[in-house]
Amino acid sequence: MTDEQPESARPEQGAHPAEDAGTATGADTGTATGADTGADTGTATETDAAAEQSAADAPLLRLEQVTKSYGNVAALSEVSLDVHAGSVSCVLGDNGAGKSTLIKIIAGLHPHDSGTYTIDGEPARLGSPREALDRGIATVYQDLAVVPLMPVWRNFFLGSEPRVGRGPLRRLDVAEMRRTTRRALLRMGIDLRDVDQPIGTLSGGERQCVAIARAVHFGARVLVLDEPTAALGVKQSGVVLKYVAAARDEGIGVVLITHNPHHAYLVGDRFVLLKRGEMAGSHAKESITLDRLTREMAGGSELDELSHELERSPAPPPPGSAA
Ligand SMILES: Nc1ncnc2c1ncn2[C@@H]1O[C@H](COP(=O)(O)OP(=O)(O)OP(=O)(O)O)[C@@H](O)[C@H]1O
Repeated sequence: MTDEQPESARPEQGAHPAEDAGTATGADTGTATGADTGADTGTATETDAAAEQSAADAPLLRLEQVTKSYGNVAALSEVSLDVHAGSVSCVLGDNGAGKSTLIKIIAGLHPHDSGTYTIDGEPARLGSPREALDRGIATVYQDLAVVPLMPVWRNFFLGSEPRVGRGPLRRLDVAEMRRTTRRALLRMGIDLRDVDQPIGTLSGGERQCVAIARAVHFGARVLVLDEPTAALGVKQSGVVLKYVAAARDEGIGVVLITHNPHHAYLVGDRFVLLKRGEMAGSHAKESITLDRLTREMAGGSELDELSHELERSPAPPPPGSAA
């Protein structure tokens, strides 16, 4: 994995800092070449360190000025979004804002018409959701695509079931799936009573949590969540947001699609607002309050207009009273 390369390269570079190289080489050989080598190594080390730093700062995924139309309908127009490791980027928008279209582009379901989509700094044009998954981009859709009557562990491994035995004795490794599901859920802090229960018997929030844990277990680096709290009550929404935060703390770059600014603000690090396919704002958490985010989301002046329209008209004077 690309992430691991700098990690494994670091100790080697760290073992040859400029002074060490200079001293060791000088002591060993007593030649000027040794000192020169030390200086060269120093420059190289600094350059490498700078390159490593900028690689660490680079977003896992970046959309720049991305545009997408369906025939005459402009679903997205020049939308930009950065997703960094260990942080949550929220995309907020009302119905028809273009949220699903954005997800489909990120997940490899639809190609974008113009603009750039880069993954790990390289331009990408994903041909299918499978390709997105192979690049570590997992999407959890609202309907969750589970088989309700199958146990939790079976759904957890759906499509990636481990097997044991050979030839005609080859079969699903049920014990391993049960064990791993339990462990993967616990790792995210999810303590299900029973992984044997049909997934359809879990609450909507619990199903979302299982889907998040599944994506983390199968190595997602970017996790796209399509309105995970849309159909949930206050308490369950809180639980799901807790696991969004847990995924973030595992170093995953999360894209949280929502129309709820309160939920976004609880876990988000940056917020992109979409309105009729266009970017209506992009803010880091430090630069916006929840109040302002809510007003921007609701369309501040439109809300003022609405509240004006909804004001009660003054009651008519009682009959017979002097006007
Ligand atoms: N396959 C399609 N063909 C034609 N128009 C489409 C298609 N998919 C989406 N649109 C249009 O593109 C615009 C953005 O739709 P999109 O589904 O991305 O918005 P959304 O923010 O996800 O909305 P919602 O929250 O209601 O699902 C809408 O005007 C929609 O009607």
